[in-house]
Amino acid sequence: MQATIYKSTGSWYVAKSATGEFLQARLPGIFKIDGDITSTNPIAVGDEVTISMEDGGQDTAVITDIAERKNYIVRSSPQSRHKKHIVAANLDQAVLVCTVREPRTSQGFIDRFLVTAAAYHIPAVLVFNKKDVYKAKDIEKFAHWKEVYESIGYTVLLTAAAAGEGIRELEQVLHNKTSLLSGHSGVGKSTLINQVLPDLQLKTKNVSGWSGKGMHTTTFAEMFDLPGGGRLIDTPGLREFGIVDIPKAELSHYFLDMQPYLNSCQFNNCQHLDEPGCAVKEAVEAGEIDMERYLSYVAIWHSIGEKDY
Ligand SMILES: Nc1nc2c(ncn2[C@@H]2O[C@H](COP(=O)(O)OP(=O)(O)OP(=O)(O)O)[C@@H](O)[C@H]2O)c(=O)[nH]1
Ligand SMILES: [Zn+2]
Repeated sequence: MQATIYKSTGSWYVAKSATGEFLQARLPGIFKIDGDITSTNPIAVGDEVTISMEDGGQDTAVITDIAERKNYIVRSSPQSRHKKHIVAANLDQAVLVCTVREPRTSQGFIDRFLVTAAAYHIPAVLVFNKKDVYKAKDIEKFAHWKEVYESIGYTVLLTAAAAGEGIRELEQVLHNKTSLLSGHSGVGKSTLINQVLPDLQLKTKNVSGWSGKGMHTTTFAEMFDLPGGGRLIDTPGLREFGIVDIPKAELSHYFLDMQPYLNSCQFNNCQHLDEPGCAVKEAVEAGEIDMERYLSYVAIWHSIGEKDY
């Protein structure tokens, strides 16, 4: 029987069968996966699998096969630096919840997320939450980021999840799609989910008096059906989002604002750093590429292969 994975803890899974039933599923002791993914979790949320009912079991199933993934997002495994952790598979879009304040999401983090999504050909959406606490300077910052990212082609929304503002627009963006929701701990993911899935009261935690670090209230990735159609995947608070598998030399391909210039550099292996005749740097100087985006590029470029995120 075909089923979709809605929850993955690494040792057991929740699968929704083609007939709409939720079942607890496990992997048999020996489970072979095609391909070369060395991952700490062979099956991830969003995976399409084949299951068979366990002998004698009423509502427990064994996963016997996994369908080829349309795409997936990975990060370095929290347990092992050399392994990957598949965050979710078969996505239509990746939504990053960010905040300009309490806590401020760094542009470097946003850009690493966007690079990763681009590398896996997953459209990305930025949702800036906690609008209600933004001061004039923060609104300016948001307006700048909105202009920069929309001009690249990303969808940018502004919400005040706790007050229910901007939720209609978010629902429209999520409609009939499978969306991965991520973001740092404390940006308001659970609060947003509670707005679009009112039946499901996720625990939110109070981070008033925010001092940088928060406890994770969400531990495992989980997928939910949206009432109007579509699915939403909630992930554990991601403090880090790894760029895995992207060679340094290819990084600029995933900066979508750099793409139009890449063939115009003097050297065809130009890394857009100190090389003469670099069309990307000329575009930055001409204000056609945002300077902070370029600085993110340089920072990410230097970090690849030298340290794990
Ligand atoms: N001022 C303000 N606070 C908000 C808003 N949305 C959420 N919060 C608060 O921010 C804190 C964190 O919200 P959560 O929804 O738990 O954040 P989260 O992203 O799910 O956090 P993790 O589960 O740790 O990943 C809570 O105290 C919320 O009440 C908002 O729009 N404005
Ligand atoms: Zn160049």
